[in-house]
Amino acid sequence: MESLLAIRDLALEFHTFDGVYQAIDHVSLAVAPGEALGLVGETGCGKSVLTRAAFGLVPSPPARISSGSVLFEGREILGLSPKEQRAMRGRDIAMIFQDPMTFINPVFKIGTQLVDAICAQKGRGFGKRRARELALTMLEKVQLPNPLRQFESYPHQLSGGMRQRVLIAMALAAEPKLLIADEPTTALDVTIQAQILDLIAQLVEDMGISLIMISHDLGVVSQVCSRVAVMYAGQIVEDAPVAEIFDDPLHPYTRGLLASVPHPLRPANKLEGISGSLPNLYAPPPGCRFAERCPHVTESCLKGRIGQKYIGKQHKVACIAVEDTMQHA
Ligand SMILES: Nc1ncnc2c1ncn2[C@@H]1O[C@H](COP(=O)(O)OP(=O)(O)OP(=O)(O)O)[C@@H](O)[C@H]1O
Repeated sequence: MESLLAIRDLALEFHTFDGVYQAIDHVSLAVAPGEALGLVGETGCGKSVLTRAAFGLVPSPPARISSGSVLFEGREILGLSPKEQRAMRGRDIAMIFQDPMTFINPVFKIGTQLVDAICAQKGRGFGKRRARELALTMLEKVQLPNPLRQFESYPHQLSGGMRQRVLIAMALAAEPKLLIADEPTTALDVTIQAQILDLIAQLVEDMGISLIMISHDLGVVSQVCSRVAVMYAGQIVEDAPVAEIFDDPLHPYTRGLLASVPHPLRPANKLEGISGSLPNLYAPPPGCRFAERCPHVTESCLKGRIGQKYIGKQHKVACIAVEDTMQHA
């Protein structure tokens, strides 16, 4: 199937006073129409920068895209003017973030903001009355209790979970083809988090929207996504269906992440985690970027760039040790 989004060999660096920070290192990633992909990795590994850069949302300078291509429905995005990129984002791509208040204005009623956002959608030509109908429909779709009352509420009168539902309503009212959800539940308590994840999963499926769910938590993406790409220090180190990531994780970093997912039978203070920290990306190591923290490191891991290889039909991994084990199995 042709990809909705195909990021190919994307490299991005930040030019700062301290030097050139190599944030994204030749990443390739594709999302099919209707597919829900989880992008996972610890804080600072480049998840947000990757998705934002793909849609022209990382300010340049300080950022510079030094190579790569980003195709959306087969059309190159990186070559578009900022105006064309804006138009495409407004039409086809919606984003939700950890803190809904970044996007919801505290001084206007929820209904007013939804109606204005719908009226501003280019090419749809909604008048105020139709926009109001759609806004109320969307508030019902996101299962906000008593939508008519919430329509007249101010943001501070809503709980965090309700505000996140409003933001989802706003994002999906435009009927985008792709939703990017960047840690949308991190700020919420566990019960509300599960409800919002269920809601996102159900809405993207019903509406046939593709999803990129960004999270540091494999447990979170496994509730919503069918595929996971694991990111480490600006590279995708493993990319596979969710079930394979959980049943047969291959990259040592993925295994470490899995060991960090809380389990009801393992006390919280016994999380295994991964010791060490991300490498310095002002001067990245020449070989595998995970080598310094890897329990299986060998001499050959330190030598050259480690590319991704297909290990199964839909399972890719960037690790020499895994390749060797497979070859000798
Ligand atoms: N404008 C910028 N200038 C310089 N460095 C930046 C800039 N924006 C991001 N970075 C760096 O790029 C790296 C990747 O950041 P990014 O926000 O994508 O990480 P992340 O994986 O999404 O983490 P988090 O989960 O904390 O958001 C970080 O080290 C960050 O400091």
